[in-house]
Amino acid sequence: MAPRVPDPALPLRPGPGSVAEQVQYPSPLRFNGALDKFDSEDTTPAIGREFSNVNIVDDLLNAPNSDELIQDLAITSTMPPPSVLNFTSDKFSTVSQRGVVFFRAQDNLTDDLQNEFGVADAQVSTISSLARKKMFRHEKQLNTRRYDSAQWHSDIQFEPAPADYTSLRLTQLPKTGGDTLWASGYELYDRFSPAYQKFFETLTATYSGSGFIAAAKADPENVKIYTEPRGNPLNVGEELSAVHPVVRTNPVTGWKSIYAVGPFPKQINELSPTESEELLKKFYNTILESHDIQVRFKWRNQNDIAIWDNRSAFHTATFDYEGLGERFGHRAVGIGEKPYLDPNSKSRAEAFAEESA
Ligand SMILES: O=C(O)CCC(=O)C(=O)O
Ligand SMILES: [Fe+2]
Repeated sequence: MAPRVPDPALPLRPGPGSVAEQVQYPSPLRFNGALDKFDSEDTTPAIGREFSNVNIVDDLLNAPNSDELIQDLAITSTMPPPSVLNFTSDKFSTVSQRGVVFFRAQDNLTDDLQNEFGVADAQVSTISSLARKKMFRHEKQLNTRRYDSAQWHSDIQFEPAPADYTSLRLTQLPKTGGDTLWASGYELYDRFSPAYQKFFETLTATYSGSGFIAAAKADPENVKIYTEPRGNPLNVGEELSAVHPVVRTNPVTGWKSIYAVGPFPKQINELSPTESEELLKKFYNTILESHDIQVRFKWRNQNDIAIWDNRSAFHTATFDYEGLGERFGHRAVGIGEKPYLDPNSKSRAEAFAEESA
């Protein structure tokens, strides 16, 4: 999704410290209001927005003000609704604010256009229920993986420059089932007390894609790790491991999100192994226990598409459609910036409190 961040075009603002040590952080983007003419519904107060009558190709990509529209859309995926949080929606932008946005039945959206629309420099890959069974068949034999549950995660966190936006379009749907769920990382951060929040901001975690390394080892013929640069010169080699902050700032909204959730964060570096495990569990369980920070999307039509911001939202698939037909989709994963915590950034709740003051 254009604009890319960090981007020389974005205004930078100085962080704390002496001039010599100063790190420049991106300033959040602002909505330009271009999307306001389209009908949309906030799926829940915390996360999600569905656009009912937008054709991505005709109304956004081929519109004369396409850049403006897409910039607003980028911001949207990160945001909560005015009605609940009492702010004016034209101040900020949509995917980054709402966490995830949905469009129905985009039948004229090709892979190339999905790529152009969703995420610049992205690779379109596929998700397939059949291929998944094949890839993890060794684990099934070992009975180490349950097939009916997926894990909450954010895409490719093990990369030094992990995903910003992912778009997923389903082209083949089971009769029912196979819903996808998203949860808000902004809201997860805001559920903790200021004392805990401050503590979390001192932490980093090691994020590792060891599951992929194990899958490649178990089946070297069919599963290979691509070791050339993967969308960014930082993302190379077969190590699939990176250190990122536990709390990161979304460059588009400027809001803080807890980021250490799911199978990739293995260890919080500043804590003992037991403490690390407990805290990672606490983050994960807070999502599980809080259905009000989640949204569940039912794929209804071929070419329904979801676009989300992996920096501030987590997602999980649902494997409940055995015997109900195959499920197939095209996904484009964009490579974002190296995660950072801007010490001057705000939580979403703080930003809204200030807006309404
Ligand atoms: O299949 C799904 O519902 C989600 C798959 C997923 O995690 C992804 O596309 O990144
Ligand atoms: Fe994913």
